[in-house]
Amino acid sequence: MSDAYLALEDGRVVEARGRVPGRTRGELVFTTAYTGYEESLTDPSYEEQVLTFSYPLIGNYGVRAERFESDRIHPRAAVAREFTEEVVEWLAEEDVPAVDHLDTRDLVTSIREEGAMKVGIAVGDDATPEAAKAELAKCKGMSEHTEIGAQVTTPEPTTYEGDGDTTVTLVDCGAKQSIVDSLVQRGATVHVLPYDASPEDVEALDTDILFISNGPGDPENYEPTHELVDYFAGDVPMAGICLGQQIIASALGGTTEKMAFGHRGVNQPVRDIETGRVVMTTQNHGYTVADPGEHLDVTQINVNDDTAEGLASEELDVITRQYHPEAHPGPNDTLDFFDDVLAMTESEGNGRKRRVVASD
Ligand SMILES: NC(=O)CC[C@H](N)C(=O)O
Repeated sequence: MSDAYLALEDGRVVEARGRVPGRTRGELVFTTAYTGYEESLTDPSYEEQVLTFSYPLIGNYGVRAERFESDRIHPRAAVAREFTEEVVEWLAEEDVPAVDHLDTRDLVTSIREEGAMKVGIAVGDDATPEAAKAELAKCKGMSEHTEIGAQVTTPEPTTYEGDGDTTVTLVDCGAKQSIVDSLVQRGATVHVLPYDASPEDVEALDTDILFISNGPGDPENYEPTHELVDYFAGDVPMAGICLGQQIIASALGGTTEKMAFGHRGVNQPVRDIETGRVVMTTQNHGYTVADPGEHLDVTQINVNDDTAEGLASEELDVITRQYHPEAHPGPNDTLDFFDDVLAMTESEGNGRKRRVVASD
């Protein structure tokens, strides 16, 4: 008799060892990162997902709060071949169901072949396959989480002072702390605003750069953030990371789509189209920009599948990345993105351009 069951959308029920009891459900995804489990588990972009680690041993260098990317664990459950006691204690403190001692290689292969799928999970002495299936039956698709921004955004505006002159407004759709840190380390003062901030809220800050953060779920479910982009495009230089790239593209006339199983890991190769340079990047996304629209050019692409990894508009002063230049976890190859973002304040017409994409 097992004490943990995962009911998969493809009809299978997988048995496991229960590490933290509970009942839950979410979109089953995997990351291939072999380090950085603290950063991944606290990355708000994993909200409403069940995170499977393809690397077999998770927890072998402990748990340290200084590596957290937010103030809580975001995946609804955690799955690995083997979790250490210390990670299990942390997951238990935060009431996040966890299972191990299952064939994660098989699980990952299924996701790769069939795509990200819903999963229902039951863990504990009274766990049954039926209980896991009941959770699965209640599981929503990712795009059905229409209020997901509200689940992860800052409850109130917060300012992080830098020692330079540039001010950045970071619209928090579930921002990783390392994005704030990367900007502050370069001298910027960062005003973090909720994802549904109004244009007036942004205007009151007299900001040099509008920055749209990473975040969970379907980019099309962030209507207030789309409106901000639409309102300021052409007036204020803009940057975005991951969900931020998707929202900016979509708000400026492009389209996004769901990928089969997405990119999650720390060794995704990306090529810069102009220079030909290839960098290793950290990624965590299940949607992608299908068409950048008429205002944006694709500047970087994923070497594996040609998806858009960087977008830009010289005319509107926009640069975005689909991957995570702030790393944490993963390689620091792409930190210079933040230098490029802050350099936009020096470009011609900064903050004084005519609005060229108006909603009215
Ligand atoms: N890391 C992110 O910002 C993720 C963006 C979006 N939720 C996706 O899955 O594509």
